[in-house]
Amino acid sequence: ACSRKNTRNAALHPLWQSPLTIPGGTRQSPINIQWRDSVYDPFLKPLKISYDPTTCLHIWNNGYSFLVEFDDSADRSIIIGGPLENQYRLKQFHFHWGAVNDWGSEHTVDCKFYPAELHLVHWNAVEYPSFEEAVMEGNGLAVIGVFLKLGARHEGLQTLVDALPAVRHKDTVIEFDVFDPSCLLPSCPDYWTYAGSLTTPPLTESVTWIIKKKPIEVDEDQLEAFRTLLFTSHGEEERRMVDNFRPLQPLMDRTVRSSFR
Ligand SMILES: N/C(=N\S(N)(=O)=O)N1CCCC1
Ligand SMILES: [Zn+2]
Repeated sequence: ACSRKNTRNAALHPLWQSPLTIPGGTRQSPINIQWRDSVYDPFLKPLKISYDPTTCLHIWNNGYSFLVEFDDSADRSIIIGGPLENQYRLKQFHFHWGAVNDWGSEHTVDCKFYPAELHLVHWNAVEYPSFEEAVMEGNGLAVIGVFLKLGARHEGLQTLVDALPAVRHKDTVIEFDVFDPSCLLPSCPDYWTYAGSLTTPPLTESVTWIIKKKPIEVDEDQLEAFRTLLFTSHGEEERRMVDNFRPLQPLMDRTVRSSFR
């Protein structure tokens, strides 16, 4: 397990203050990915991603992150291959980040935290009639995780950052009509994959996680922009939206596979 010295001591947001353990949970997320314990699987296929930028609908602040939602009424923005048996439809993407650059990601690699982590949430529309039903099934969801590290300004992210002041408060939303989330993916195809869960309620064990090995770079101003968002609604006492991540969960009887040697 990751030693206490580099675990973050952030005061937990109400969402995470409760024990937040699933009784009998055996595949909870996030986890620490111990690089040397991951097992190369030569049968893992390359992940194929094809997003249609015009399926982008809006950005909204749901009181725990900001999310960009997509029209998932047809197979227009999908992923296929990798560890997946079916194709999965993009529903939304969102981020998790810290109050400071020393932490913020949900997953860690060899106990290293990144300042933020992007999650692209997809659902198995081949086998299930709706996202809500897929959330309850072991192979219902596929989430691509991308680490964000401090570095050069990310031009693609900047269009999102420019929209954040309009969704500063919980339950505010703005139209966001063309955005291609593949600009937020690293060019390196390498990933780890494991069977896990949602990291916020309902915490259901329905996620095939695909964690990209390489981070993308964003600059300090862009991370600071995330930290200007609020957990709170208009009129409430302001609480800055930071440290919106779940603590690491036990690996239990799971193996993390890698798509690379
Ligand atoms: N927790 C979640 N995604 S995550 N953080 O596990 O990727 N979600 C809650 C409902 C829709 C997505
Ligand atoms: Zn997430």
